[in-house]
Amino acid sequence: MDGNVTISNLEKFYGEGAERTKAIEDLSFEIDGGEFVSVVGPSGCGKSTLLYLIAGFLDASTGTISVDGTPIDGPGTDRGVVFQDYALFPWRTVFENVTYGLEEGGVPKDERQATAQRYIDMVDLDGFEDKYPKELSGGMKQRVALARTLAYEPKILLMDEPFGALDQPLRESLQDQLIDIWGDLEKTVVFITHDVEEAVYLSERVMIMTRHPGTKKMVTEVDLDRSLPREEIITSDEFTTTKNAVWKSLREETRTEVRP
Ligand SMILES: Nc1ncnc2c1ncn2[C@@H]1O[C@H](COP(=O)(O)OP(=O)(O)OP(=O)(O)O)[C@@H](O)[C@H]1O
Repeated sequence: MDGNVTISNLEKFYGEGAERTKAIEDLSFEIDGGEFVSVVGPSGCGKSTLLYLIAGFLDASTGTISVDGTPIDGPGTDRGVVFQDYALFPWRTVFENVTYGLEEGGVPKDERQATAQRYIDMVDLDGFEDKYPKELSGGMKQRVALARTLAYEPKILLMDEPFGALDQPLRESLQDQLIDIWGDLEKTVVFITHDVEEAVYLSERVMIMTRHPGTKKMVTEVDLDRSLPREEIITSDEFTTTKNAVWKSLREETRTEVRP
């Protein structure tokens, strides 16, 4: 399947001279096409930096990132980013936000309207097409942002703590919606989160990063049947065991004092 991401010996420095900081240290990692991978790590370990490097918003200092064998060279429509703060255009309606990327890509009007409607329906926002972002709740705004990104049909979805600003019930409903969409569209997803439970609930693999400068510490496989209801998943032994293993590994990176 398309959408393979290969990260090889990646390093990223910010700044120059005395201000120079190493944000990512010698990170290598392979993500298969269609796979859902979450990335967790202590604050400041370089999660967003990693995501923006894959997006092509930032250049690697050393190493490469390839998509389906081709090294990336800046942003491309094969990769779509969803941000925590939605980044919607306030002066455009829901419909106009979702058609934005298609207009930019020169897609003919009839086709972009049909495509936008398909993704608006997929995120359950039919009936809200003419609303402006300020008229929507946080969860609805994030669904618009997701539809806008899906509309130009990237192979890879890069999500930077997309549900971080939402309350728990809303977060859970968006998680379930994302799992359904991922199942239907078979996209590669790289999902940044602070929330261990969210990472384990959503992903096939979780990458835990070390503290600053960040690199791959541990990768955990998550073997859950996502067709089961949430209650059954989160009370299963596999979920609890995996969550505890990820939490423990993360905790080793975040605690400053080691108790006997
Ligand atoms: N534009 C920049 N200029 C200089 N340093 C930066 C810049 N952006 C990030 N950094 C530094 O790089 C490191 C990694 O930052 P990054 O935002 O990627 O971490 P993060 O894991 O996403 O953090 P958080 O979980 O708190 O959002 C941090 O030490 C940060 O201070």
